Amino acid sequence: MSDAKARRVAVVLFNLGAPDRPEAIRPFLHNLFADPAILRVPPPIRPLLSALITSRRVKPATENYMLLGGSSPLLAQTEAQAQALSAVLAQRLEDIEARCFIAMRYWHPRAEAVVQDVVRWQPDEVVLLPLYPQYSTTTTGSSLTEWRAMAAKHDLVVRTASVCCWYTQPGYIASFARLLAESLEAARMSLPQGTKLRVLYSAHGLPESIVTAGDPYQMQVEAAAAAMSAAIGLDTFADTDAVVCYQSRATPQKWLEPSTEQALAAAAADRRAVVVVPLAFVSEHSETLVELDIEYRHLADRLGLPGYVRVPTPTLDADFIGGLSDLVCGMLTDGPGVCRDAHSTPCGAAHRDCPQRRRVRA
Ligand SMILES: C=CC1=C(C)c2cc3[nH]c(cc4nc(cc5[nH]c(cc1n2)c(C)c5CCC(=O)O)C(CCC(=O)O)=C4C)c(C)c3C=C
Ligand SMILES: [Fe+2]
Ligand SMILES: [Fe+2]
Repeated sequence: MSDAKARRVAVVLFNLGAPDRPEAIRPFLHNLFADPAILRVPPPIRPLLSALITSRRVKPATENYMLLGGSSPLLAQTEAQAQALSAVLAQRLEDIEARCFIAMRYWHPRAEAVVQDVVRWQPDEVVLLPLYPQYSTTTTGSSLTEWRAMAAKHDLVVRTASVCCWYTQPGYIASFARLLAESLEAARMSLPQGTKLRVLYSAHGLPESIVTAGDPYQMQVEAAAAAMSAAIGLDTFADTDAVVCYQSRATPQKWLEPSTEQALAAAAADRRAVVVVPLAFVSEHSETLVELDIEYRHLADRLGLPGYVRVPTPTLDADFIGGLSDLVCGMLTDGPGVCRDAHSTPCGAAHRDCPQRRRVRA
């Protein structure tokens, strides 16, 4: 007897992409700074400015990636997440065969090749799931724009639903909240009694001008931080407060503040140990393993902070992967209806182009 499932759903997981070997660092950075969603300058000057910024970034980026053995673990981590999500979906969906694909924005596997893999697999529908909890035009927006262009180019004409943002998705919040609570507990056990603590919700930054132009990312970062604080009952701890800050400044413009460096200096002045939550990242890569675990830890030492603990990203945590499966199921034509509204909180009036408001595209 055949066990073929009635319907095929392709789930496409999006992330930034990263160099897989030292020689890939320059072309990866070139792809990133050539993206008009990232570098918002008039077209005539983009190639020149992009080449200039890429050249300046190659050396520090190479130093960072060499600390990780010359490449980023981002793709391997995303592959493991895809496998875990496939396993959960296989259990949850009786008549649907769900297959996960990965599309990276600035390094392989790139959207053009992945669209063709999806076309060959002949799905009945496609669910696009960016692995960015908070929507930004620079990340989710850019990935979905590229996907749509490639889908049109290669005739992927099938019902496609996009998850926009999921910054208060219960599995994501529960997972980070538990990891945060464990880290707070470990910090309290290891530090001298009476040491005050500060939770630093450290998100990847953005140029301020992009937020002013209507990007909802900062609002969503703040809402996610508030949801995590509420989940652990932070306001009931007399010895702990919380601050949102922004890391990874990568261009000369003014970026969102306070920067994570500024927040560390403020914590030092207030004699507080910090517990850092990388809430905009859901797996490990250069921004967590190098910037948070090496650079900012050294800075914290130099500043004389009483303690520095970094909360791990959810990666394969069961609550988190379960949350991703809820998002997928919520987008299916006649799914189990576990999470019908992935947009559990509105993404902001400024987010006019929210794909979730137009869930289904022919
Ligand atoms: C989580 C959301 C992210 C936003 C928003 C974002 C915006 C953004 N990024 C750059 C420039 C760089 N980002 C780099 C690495 C990087 N960025 C994100 C995520 C967001 N970026 C991730 C997950 C990673 C890690 C990739 C990896 O190493 O695995 C880099 C490369 C590393 C480095 O040189 O520091 C650059 C450059 C800009 C300019 C920007 C918004 C305008
Ligand atoms: Fe980035
Ligand atoms: Fe949205």
